[in-house]
Amino acid sequence: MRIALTGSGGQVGFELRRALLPVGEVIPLDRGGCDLANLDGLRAALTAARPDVIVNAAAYTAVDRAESEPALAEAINAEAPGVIGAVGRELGARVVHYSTDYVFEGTLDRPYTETDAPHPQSVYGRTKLAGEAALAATGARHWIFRTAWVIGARGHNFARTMLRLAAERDSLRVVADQIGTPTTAALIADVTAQALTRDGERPAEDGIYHLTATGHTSWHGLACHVIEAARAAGHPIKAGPESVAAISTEDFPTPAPRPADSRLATDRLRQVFGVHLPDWQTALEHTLEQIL
Ligand SMILES: NC(=O)C1=CN([C@@H]2O[C@H](COP(=O)(O)OP(=O)(O)OC[C@H]3O[C@@H](n4cnc5c(N)ncnc54)[C@H](OP(=O)(O)O)[C@@H]3O)[C@@H](O)[C@H]2O)C=CC1
Ligand SMILES: Cc1cn([C@H]2C[C@H](O)[C@@H](COP(=O)(O)OP(=O)(O)O[C@H]3O[C@@H](C)C(=O)[C@@H](O)[C@H]3O)O2)c(=O)[nH]c1=O
Ligand SMILES: [Mg+2]
Repeated sequence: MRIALTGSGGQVGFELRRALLPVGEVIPLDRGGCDLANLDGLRAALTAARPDVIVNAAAYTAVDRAESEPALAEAINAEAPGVIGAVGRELGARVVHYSTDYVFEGTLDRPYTETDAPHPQSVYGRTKLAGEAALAATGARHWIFRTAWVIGARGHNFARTMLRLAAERDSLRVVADQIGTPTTAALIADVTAQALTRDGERPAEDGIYHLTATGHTSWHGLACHVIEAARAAGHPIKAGPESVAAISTEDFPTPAPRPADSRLATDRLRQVFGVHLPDWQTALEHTLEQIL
């Protein structure tokens, strides 16, 4: 099986390069050889790779910057998935794509299922939702894994930001009224690999699957958790968990609004693919050991 992997240098893409090794031959595509903002180039690079599966781990993920760069976010997040789907359709390749909890408004007071209506509050969320629709409209065989609060050992993520700030500053302020489920890049990659492996036996239905760890916390809870782990590992920390103030969203204004409660219900994924989803703290242990 030939697997073309876009965004191979990102958090999830990096883990996929490991997790997909026993699934098939991975053809990593990075921005240099395959720029998602260049739709003709994207089509040519994917076609030349002759894939049986296309895994798209590339995206425009800078949530606040997207508010002032909507055209670029639109090209990468909304239009490119349509091109990827069109190539998948032509080649008969399955497309695996990732989306986000930020397609939701965050006001439901229970975990969102795949059939709940999305209502994005930001350019990032709106363009990611448009990308889901563009891919589905191509008629390619596809799975869209909606995930959340991704934490990889490298790359840009909230956990690493908190560790850096806690080493630099005496105190931190972190919002406590936005909740969701931290999910490691490794878990996302491993579930993707298991889904593709199982696909040969019993093809799973196309469509959207929510893919997060279980349990939930706030950004404040997550900050305290990773800072505590760093202290326990003997890291020089200036701001311990006791120095992380729990603040409200209105006290931390950002260009892009975030959902208040973006928990995702993962029953569909577990039923269809037979995967076990660990709680977020257990999944994070391994990634935190790598970071620390
Ligand atoms: N990060 C998160 O918290 C969450 C992410 N997701 C989704 O999961 C998926 C993976 O995200 P994650 O791994 O965290 O993202 P990262 O930001 O870590 O990685 C994104 C990758 O996309 C690449 N990329 C960006 N622009 C282009 C472009 N124009 N052409 C080619 N490649 C490009 C980046 O390349 P380069 O390194 O060169 O910039 C990078 O390799 C995405 O679909 C994202 O929307 C969903 C929920 C939460
Ligand atoms: C740095 C910082 C952030 N915050 C707040 C801002 C925001 O409300 C929240 C999260 O901040 P970040 O900007 O790090 O996280 P953000 O970029 O919003 O993370 C999101 O990324 C995209 C790609 C997704 O798809 C989402 O699932 C989610 O992971 O924490 C603080 O309260 N204090 C701080 O010191
Ligand atoms: Mg961010």
